Amino acid sequence: MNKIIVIAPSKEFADTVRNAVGDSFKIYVPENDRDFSFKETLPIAQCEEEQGAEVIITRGGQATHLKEKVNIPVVEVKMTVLDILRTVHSLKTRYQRIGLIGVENIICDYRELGSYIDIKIYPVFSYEHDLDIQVRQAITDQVDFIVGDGMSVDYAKQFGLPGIKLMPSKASVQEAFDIAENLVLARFQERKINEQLRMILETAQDGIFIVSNDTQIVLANNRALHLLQQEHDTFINQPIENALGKGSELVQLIKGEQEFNGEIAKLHDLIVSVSKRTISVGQEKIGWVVTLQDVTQIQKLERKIRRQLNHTGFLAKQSLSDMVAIAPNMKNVVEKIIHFSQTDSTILLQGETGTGKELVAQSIHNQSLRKNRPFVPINCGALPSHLLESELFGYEPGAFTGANRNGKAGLFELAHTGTIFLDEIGEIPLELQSRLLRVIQEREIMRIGGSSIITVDVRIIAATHRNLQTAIEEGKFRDDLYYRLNVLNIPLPSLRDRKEDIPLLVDALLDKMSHRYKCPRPQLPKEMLDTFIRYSWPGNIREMENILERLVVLFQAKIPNEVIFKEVIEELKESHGLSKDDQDEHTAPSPFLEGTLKDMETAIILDHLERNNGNKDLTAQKLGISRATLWRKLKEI
Ligand SMILES: Nc1ncnc2c1ncn2[C@@H]1O[C@H](COP(=O)(O)OP(=O)(O)OP(=O)(O)O)[C@@H](O)[C@H]1O
Repeated sequence: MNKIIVIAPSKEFADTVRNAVGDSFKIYVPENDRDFSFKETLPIAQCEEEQGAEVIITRGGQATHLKEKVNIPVVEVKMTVLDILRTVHSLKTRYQRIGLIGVENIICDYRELGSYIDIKIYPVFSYEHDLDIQVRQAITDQVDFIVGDGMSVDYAKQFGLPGIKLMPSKASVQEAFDIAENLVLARFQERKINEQLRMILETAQDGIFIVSNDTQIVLANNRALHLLQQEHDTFINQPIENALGKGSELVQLIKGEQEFNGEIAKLHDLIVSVSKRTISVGQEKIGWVVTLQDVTQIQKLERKIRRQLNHTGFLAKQSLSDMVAIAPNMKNVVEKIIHFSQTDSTILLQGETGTGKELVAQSIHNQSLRKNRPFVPINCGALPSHLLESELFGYEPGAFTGANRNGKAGLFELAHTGTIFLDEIGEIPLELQSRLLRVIQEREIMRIGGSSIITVDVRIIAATHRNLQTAIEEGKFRDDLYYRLNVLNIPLPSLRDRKEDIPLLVDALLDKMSHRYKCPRPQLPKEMLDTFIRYSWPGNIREMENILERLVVLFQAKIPNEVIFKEVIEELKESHGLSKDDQDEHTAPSPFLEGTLKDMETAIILDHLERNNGNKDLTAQKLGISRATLWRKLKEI
């Protein structure tokens, strides 16, 4: 392919060019003695441009004409003053009155030239309008020989005026070729960079488009066109409001001056995450780049992972948002959950039965980077030693009588890349403790009856209601295992040590139960709440959950509410959980523990709002309820 082509307006020019640079390039030359007309050169130039020519070399009027008509650079072979002087000088002895005629870029610097040498000058600004006038003027001035560009000299000949066409020197031709070659190189570099950028744009997963300062769309990748359901030709160079619709959510979002990241917008039936960044050249802002990420896909993927985990049963269903925690000691627990979830260290949860150890373990998992991986719980106290061992570590085919003949993966293997929750770790038999210690140290297991080592990437959370220090002293628990498990530690307060949480817990658990049994929520009388607050809850939240479940079920039966309440209150009063002091009517109440459940809830919400300077998002987060629930509750106050 010819990247540089020459359009020689005349045969003489073609000869000059060949003389200067040889003929290893494509050159167009007029077939007869006449110079090329504009009508003849334009189709040549356009056709060459279409076929991939990158630079055209020509001269004079043709250069001026073609520069306006084609999109590729046109390099002009320039006449120098010296070229003109040399020609005029050689004619001086033979002719009396020499005239210089032609377009401005051929008879260069003609105004100054005329003051140094004795010649008449006839500038032609437009062949159509000036040429005839200037030739006639030369005849009137009794010019006897004319020097100039091809068209002008040809025209003058028709009036019997002899003349010679000005030809550039070799140096001028060579200079034009040098410029043309540099342009080809520069255009290649530019195309290379453009192509690299285009590939980046087109291989990006996100939709990307660029908007200019005057809100016109300048560029878009195919992904953006696809997400926006747009066609390239009707989208590019359009004002965004025309292309995307004036009131559209996306236009409202990107019209402002501010940059932003990850704002969510609805686009047809998709949900997209939109980001906007400013593009600047130096200090000058020239527009923005907008990126669109289809979150529908991410949500689908997340749902798929969740479904798969659900299928295996290894899914942590609960998270921080399920946890009521407004008592100061529970707030510390939440802080630890948030902080520890960002690490991979082993955690030991210690607390009485029913204090929420499993809820905490699930919350840590769901708060961590492993949240889309398995959460595998095992109650170490529920199985006899040999079964626990095969559950935890798995076995090879034929490892023992009664074993599955295909062998079985242990829970450590199934928890790979996720979290294993070893509940009731204090109950684990001594003979298994050393094996467990090795797994924790090496993160490697060997199946029962197996000989190969399996590496596992598992985060370990252990829990116990026992005092492990005492167990160590009694020789029932290995101290080295204890230290390995107790890297991070979360002691869970009993319910009697976090009474501020009781009203909200009752509220949340009644919601949960009435939802489970699809029935209306019972309203608890004040006396029952007072009893709940004074009761010592040896079974903690699980015990409360059971009592509230019983209430919700009994409410469905045809038994008067007062009878149900009385029965439960009596039961709690008789229970060893309600101490003599607790039963004393004069026990000093906490500021949050007065009035009805509603009053207590109101006091707690208002107290939190005040402590969070009225910030509702933060208040909802701290109270462990959604923003919508907080709004509802505030409206009811
Ligand atoms: N802070 C809390 N807010 C709301 N619900 C809670 C809270 N803590 C525990 N629960 C609920 O109480 C019940 C018992 O919690 P969980 O099973 O986590 O306790 P646990 O300490 O693991 O009990 P156990 O020692 O008996 O295994 C669960 O239904 C749990 O959702």
